[in-house]
Amino acid sequence: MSKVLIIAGSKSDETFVKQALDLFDEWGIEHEFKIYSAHRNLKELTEFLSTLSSEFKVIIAVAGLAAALPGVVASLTTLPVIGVPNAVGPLNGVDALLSIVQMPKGVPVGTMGIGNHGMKNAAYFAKRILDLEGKK
Ligand SMILES: Nc1c(C(=O)O)ncn1[C@@H]1O[C@H](COP(=O)(O)O)[C@@H](O)[C@H]1O
Repeated sequence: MSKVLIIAGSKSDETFVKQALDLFDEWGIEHEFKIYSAHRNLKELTEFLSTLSSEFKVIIAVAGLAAALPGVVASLTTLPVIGVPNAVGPLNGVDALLSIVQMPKGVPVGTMGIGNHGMKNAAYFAKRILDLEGKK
């Protein structure tokens, strides 16, 4: 069974993330939602990813403000990582977008747009990645 892992930087991102979780429920796609912050709990995040089950084929990483999380997740795994900027704080997600989108070469993050469409598109994009498996 192929699964999607969704990681958010804070519990305060949960309502935003739920939009993607609802789509996965609707499509019958297995998924797990975790909260880890690269800034606040890097050791725990690293340990969690180092023992990740091979059932997971794609990761969605969601964060607001100075969003290091998606890039750090991409550096700790070889799975495709989709990054979603959450529109929180005084810069309304532009800070998060810029933190996620401009990755150094070799550590890619597929970056979605700011806001609800970006969050939902992350789910659609993850589904397309899983669909590739069926086309092998
Ligand atoms: N950008 C990051 C990271 C990280 O990148 O590691 N960890 C938390 N955050 C973000 O900080 C915002 C405020 O978090 P709090 O509400 O917990 O203060 C959230 O949107 C979270 O994703």
